[in-house]
Amino acid sequence: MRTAALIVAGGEGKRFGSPLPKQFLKLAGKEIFIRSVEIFRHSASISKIVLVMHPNWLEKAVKILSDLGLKDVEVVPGGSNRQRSVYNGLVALRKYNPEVVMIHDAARPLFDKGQIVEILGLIKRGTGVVVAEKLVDTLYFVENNYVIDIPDRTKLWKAQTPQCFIFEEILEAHTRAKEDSLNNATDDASLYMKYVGRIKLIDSNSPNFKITSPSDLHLAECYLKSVNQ
Ligand SMILES: Nc1ccn([C@@H]2O[C@H](COP(=O)(O)OP(=O)(O)OP(=O)(O)O)[C@@H](O)[C@H]2O)c(=O)n1
Ligand SMILES: C[C@](O)(CO)[C@H](O)COP(=O)(O)O
Repeated sequence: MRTAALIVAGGEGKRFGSPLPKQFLKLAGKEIFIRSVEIFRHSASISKIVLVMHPNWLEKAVKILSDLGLKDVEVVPGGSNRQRSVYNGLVALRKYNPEVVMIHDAARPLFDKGQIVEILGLIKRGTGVVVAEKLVDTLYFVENNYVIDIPDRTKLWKAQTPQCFIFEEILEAHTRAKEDSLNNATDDASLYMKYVGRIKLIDSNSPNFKITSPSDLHLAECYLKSVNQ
């Protein structure tokens, strides 16, 4: 199946607290967003990559990609939140007519590209595939710092990315959400479930945490050192 990667890097990294958005910070010598691009660039299953970048740093990203010989990665401006950035990327991808799209946070540079083939084997109309992680902690529902309920954690996973779909289906979901003024979805699976179909999870088989704070970057550095990357 003709498959595209849509990598979202349109945020400002406010929680990280760096003057430069976190996706430009180096992880073991390479920008975080470059590492995420290269996951898909080095996969024979991916025929096109679109990178959605914060408008203020779009030119900087294009220069970095060009200097690395990654000129075939199309860079488009992001929106005011992740959902809008994904929509911008989907619209840009339409001209390439992909059958499948893998939507990935640039802030998750540790994803194991070896799972791409596994994911594509599960994709079908009416079923999206999301990489996630089983919970190992107990979770609390909280109000005013008091625990009001404790859900059964065997039924809870932590959503990650890539989130993968039949391209026309996820474009329909995002388009209908925009028409319904539903603009605050924190992931793509939620829109897909609302408008299209169901989501199958696969367990991430390597650390695939999102780099959100400085300690996450330190953890990622330690992990890559431990596996000599
Ligand atoms: N308007 C936005 C906001 C986020 N993202 C992307 O969505 C991914 C997950 O978002 P998050 O980790 O929250 O990144 P930021 O929004 O940059 O972080 P913060 O909320 O701390 O500002 C990141 O790769 C981020 O670049 C995006 O493409 N467009
Ligand atoms: C898409 C996501 O990474 C799944 O866990 C997460 O929802 C992104 O949230 P963020 O606040 O945009 O980082």
